[in-house]
Amino acid sequence: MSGGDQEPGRYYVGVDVGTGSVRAALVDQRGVLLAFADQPINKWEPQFSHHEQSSEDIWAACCVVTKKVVQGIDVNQVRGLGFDATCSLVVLDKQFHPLPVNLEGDSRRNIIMWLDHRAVSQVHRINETQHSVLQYVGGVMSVEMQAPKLLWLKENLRETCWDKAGHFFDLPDFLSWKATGVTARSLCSLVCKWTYSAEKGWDDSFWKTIGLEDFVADNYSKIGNQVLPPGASLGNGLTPEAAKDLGLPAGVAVAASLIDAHAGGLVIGADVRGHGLSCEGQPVTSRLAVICGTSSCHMGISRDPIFVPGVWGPYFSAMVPGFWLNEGGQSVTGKLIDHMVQGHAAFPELQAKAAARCQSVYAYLNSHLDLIKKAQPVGFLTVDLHVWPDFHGNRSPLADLTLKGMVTGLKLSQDLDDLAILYLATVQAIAFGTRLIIEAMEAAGHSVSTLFLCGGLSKNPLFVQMHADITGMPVILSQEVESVLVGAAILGACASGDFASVQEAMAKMSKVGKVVFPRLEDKRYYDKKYKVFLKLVEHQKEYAAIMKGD
Ligand SMILES: Nc1ncnc2c1ncn2[C@@H]1O[C@H](COP(=O)(O)OP(=O)(O)O)[C@@H](O)[C@H]1O
Ligand SMILES: O=C(CO)[C@H](O)[C@H](O)COP(=O)(O)O
Repeated sequence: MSGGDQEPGRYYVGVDVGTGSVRAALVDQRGVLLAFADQPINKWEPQFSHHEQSSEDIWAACCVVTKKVVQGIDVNQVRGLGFDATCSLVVLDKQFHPLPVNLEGDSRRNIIMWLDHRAVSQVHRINETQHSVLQYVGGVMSVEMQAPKLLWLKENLRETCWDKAGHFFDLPDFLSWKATGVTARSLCSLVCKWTYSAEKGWDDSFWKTIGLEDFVADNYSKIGNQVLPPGASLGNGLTPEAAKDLGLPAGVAVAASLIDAHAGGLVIGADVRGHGLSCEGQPVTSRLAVICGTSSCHMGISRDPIFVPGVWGPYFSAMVPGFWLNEGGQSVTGKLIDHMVQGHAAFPELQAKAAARCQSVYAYLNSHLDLIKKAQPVGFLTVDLHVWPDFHGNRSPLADLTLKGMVTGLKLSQDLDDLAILYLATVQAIAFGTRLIIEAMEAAGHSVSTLFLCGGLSKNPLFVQMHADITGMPVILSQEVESVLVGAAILGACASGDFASVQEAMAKMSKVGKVVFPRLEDKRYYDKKYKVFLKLVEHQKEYAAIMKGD
């Protein structure tokens, strides 16, 4: 059947593993979310910059949420299952048991998380090689990718981990293996995080040069020598064991997965007709998806490869088949906002007041800003308070993990007004970071006219409005708030055979919801603040140079 013909009672389950929680949704053929469940997951930070998780813990959470969303339906109507997840590194031994990625030898913690920055020395050495594969990650490999983390394991946990390891998975691929027993990797994870080329495969010389020749010797069996496009059906579908864990029938089609940002990125395929948007008459390449959770990822596609310094990619077919992808990013955005708000002296007062009104702290802060803004637009409250948001280094477009956060304009006050304005300045700084990434992408050949926002931060109206005002572009929100999950369900829908391609499923299942237009009358103000924003990083580099000198 083609997805054009809507058949009642055909469901797909999408599972999205974010940094802080696992979510699942039951989705129908029109992309309507019928049930949703979430569950927090454990994170460990045994040392500064070391971030670890447990694959068993994550799988258990996937099972809990999946069982919840299919409760009360005839599970035989579930036609496909799709996973997306953060691009964290999962390590298993030859019998597929977890291996410790830590000095304590705790094998429960067998995942080095994407935001882990332990492999700084390793990534410097990899970048010093100037190997040609680096052209396809914006010219500079990130410490958040898998090659430096693998090298760290070899150099630091030789006996307890490296020598015993049988399988290194990207988390999305671990989940599809756990569901099907098929170890094939998704093209998405291997291309974006592991230097695999959709056209040329693995590059032996890269692994030999960086000291991981072991992978070449065994024909890449530990990191993947069978590669499938996202959405392809894996093996015979759900194994009986996984089916029992998830509360679904054995044999349900399971898709080759996507990284979480890439599942969110499928929102750009929505049919935009009838919303008065400039992108209606333009190619899909004029749309930029920004997936905003713990981090933000900026996904832009093109027909031909575009090399953007400091922006990951170009990656062929890693998100939308047949298109090249560039991926800009900010390593901490939601995490930064939480950090600034929760670390402020007035946070306990904020919590108490928000709880009294049964509101989230962010809803309370947004209404508080509206109260104190007087006659001016809310954004003007930060005329003398500026933030540089790289508290965890800069992912794009400066690709400099040594950069730090900055705040200028602090006073002695520690009250709720002060907290609210600092929160606003932080949200604005994140939006200025997006503007900087878009400018870099446009300078290299992209032409962006419309933003599609999704992820947890897109539920914050202030965050959305600031992205519109500061970039000067309309921001589209999906009809389904949990649109990353619709992306995961699209994978399941493709694997089931109900849609012929990811493109067809995107067009049918991604839907435009609210459109937020920029307040163009505020442009002059934001242009001035952007000038200050750029000065901040220039000054930070000058300070570093002064301190390095004699
Ligand atoms: N309703 C909301 N209002 C404001 N911020 C929100 C809301 N929901 C989530 N967030 C923010 O979004 C971030 C988490 O987004 P999420 O997509 O769940 O992250 P992840 O996928 O990394 O687990 C957090 O920093 C949180 O503060
Ligand atoms: O690197 C990434 C995608 O390429 C993501 O930032 C990482 O996977 C974490 O995502 P999230 O902020 O949604 O938890």
